Amino acid sequence: MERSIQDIKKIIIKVGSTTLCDDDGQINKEKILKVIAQIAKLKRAGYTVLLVSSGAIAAGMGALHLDEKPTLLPQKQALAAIGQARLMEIYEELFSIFQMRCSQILLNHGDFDDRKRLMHLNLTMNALLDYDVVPIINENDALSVDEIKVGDNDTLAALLVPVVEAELLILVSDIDGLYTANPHDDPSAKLLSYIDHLTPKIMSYAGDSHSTLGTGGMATKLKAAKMVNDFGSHMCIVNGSKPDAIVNALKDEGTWFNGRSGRKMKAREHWIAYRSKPKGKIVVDAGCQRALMRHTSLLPKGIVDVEGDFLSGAVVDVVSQEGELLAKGITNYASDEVRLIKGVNTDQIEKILHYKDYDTIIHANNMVVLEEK
Ligand SMILES: Nc1ncnc2c1ncn2[C@@H]1O[C@H](COP(=O)(O)OP(=O)(O)O)[C@@H](O)[C@H]1O
Ligand SMILES: N[C@@H](CCC(=O)OP(=O)(O)O)C(=O)O
Repeated sequence: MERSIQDIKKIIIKVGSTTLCDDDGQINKEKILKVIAQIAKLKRAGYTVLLVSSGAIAAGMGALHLDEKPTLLPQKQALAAIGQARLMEIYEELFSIFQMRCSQILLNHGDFDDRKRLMHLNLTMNALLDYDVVPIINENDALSVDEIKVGDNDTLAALLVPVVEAELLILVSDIDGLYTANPHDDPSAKLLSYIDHLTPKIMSYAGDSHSTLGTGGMATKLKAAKMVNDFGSHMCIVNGSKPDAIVNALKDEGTWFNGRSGRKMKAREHWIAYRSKPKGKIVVDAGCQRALMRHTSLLPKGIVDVEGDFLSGAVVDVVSQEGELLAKGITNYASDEVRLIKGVNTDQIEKILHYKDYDTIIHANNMVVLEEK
């Protein structure tokens, strides 16, 4: 199938640790230079480019001459703090060879969850791009703990796509693209060059990383593809060790995930579905579940339980009684209020609460049904 590249202006390139390092985990400047040379080519061809770069922990390991990634969080965070500075020093030096300037942005999930911080992120990114400076983004690993971290840079790069309205995300890895199984385990696995639509079958091809450096393997890359395609943008996985693979993503290199057949969510829907962090759960019965699939609003009648404490205006998960995630949405009522009115008809809300600001718990316009069943 033909790759539709006509509308592509802004490209996010994500390079994994395996692409930036030798097999022994040491940062390899030659490899980084090859990536930057391709960024220069793309910029000369008129594309706007942003870079999401892993490698901070690997660079920190190199600095301290460690052979193995530590398992404990504070050690990993310390290595990221040491390595991130070294990584940026290398980028500064190598970007200047091509008369390009770069900058550092470190992010956590909280920066995407909070709409005000998200707005500032967008403004800063635009200002950097106006100055013709390439933003280099990584997770703020030194300060990231469970509640606020993204966890891997495939996801971080995908979260950035709607923020900067990139039309293409290129994931640069140590493998030619998506195979029907992990080729390190199954030599008969076949490379797929074009994915028109991400089906559960294709999602099932993803296995773990075989390297101790990489985070997430193919699973995080396919989840990233889903997020990117649902925004209507394209994604491509290429092998960083092949000459000009990044530039050739626009031709025939690697695996292309077509964004034209995705759900084309609006920025707000995409924020609800992927970038916001749910503050609680609303459990619904089977009848309500069927109604939600027809994109109706969530009414108190179908609610059987509420988990967590949240205020009105929070994003919450809507789950079935079996625990399956059905939808995410912005709730009109706080958790304590929903507990009082769950299971009742809408006309009883006022009697129970002594006020009624809304008929719906979540209005259909503020809800994203995650998968069509
Ligand atoms: N179906 C698959 N196709 C290709 N690679 C796969 C598949 N399943 C698992 N993998 C693994 O994913 C690895 C790439 O992910 P990862 O090691 O996290 O690299 P990166 O540092 O680029 O993020 C491959 O080297 C391979 O071992
Ligand atoms: N933020 C971490 C890398 C996390 C990550 O996703 O790594 P990778 O799978 O190599 O892209 C770092 O800079 O070491």
